[in-house]
Amino acid sequence: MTSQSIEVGFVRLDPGVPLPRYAHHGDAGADLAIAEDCELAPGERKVVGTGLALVLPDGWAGFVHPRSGLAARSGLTIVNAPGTIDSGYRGEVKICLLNTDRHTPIRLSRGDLVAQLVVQRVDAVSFVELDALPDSDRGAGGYGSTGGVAQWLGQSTQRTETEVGK
Ligand SMILES: O=c1ccn([C@H]2C[C@H](O)[C@@H](COP(=O)(O)OP(=O)(O)OP(=O)(O)O)O2)c(=O)[nH]1
Ligand SMILES: [Mg+2]
Repeated sequence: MTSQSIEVGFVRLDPGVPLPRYAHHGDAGADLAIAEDCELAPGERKVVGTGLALVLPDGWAGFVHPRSGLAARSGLTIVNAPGTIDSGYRGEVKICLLNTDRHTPIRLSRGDLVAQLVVQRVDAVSFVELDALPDSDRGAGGYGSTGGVAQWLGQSTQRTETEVGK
């Protein structure tokens, strides 16, 4: 099965910025560059422009994801990951970067490919208020109801039965 190719128009608000590009055929994310130099102190976040504005077709949206390599190596991530680009948005695509490292600053240069844009089809739904929900296998179980393997060293934030409802 071949994947569908959808045209996404864009304008370079800053003529020098690299185009979004898929590094390999079959990649889900097209790498996105930043249009300015920036430095992030440990724990610091900054909104940085890409110098690009997009026209996503109606019924599609863009999602700005972090890049795994930068995240693992330096702790660089995106605060609101994935950032949502609405099809009607005509402004500059911006990235809300965050240095999650507690000790080391991150220095980035204009043109660095710091994020990736995943373009996906999205359905608009009608929200319908109901009197009750139908049963399901999962029910209301969530937030660890199926167990987990991480060793948690902090204090429990789960409220006891007597606290619930206070
Ligand atoms: O990482 C992001 C996230 C959002 N946007 C732009 C495009 C998007 O269409 C618009 C609004 O984003 P969102 O709906 O996430 O933010 P909001 O805080 O709800 O703002 P608004 O009230 O404008 O919807 O901001 C970006 O450029 N980068
Ligand atoms: Mg919004």
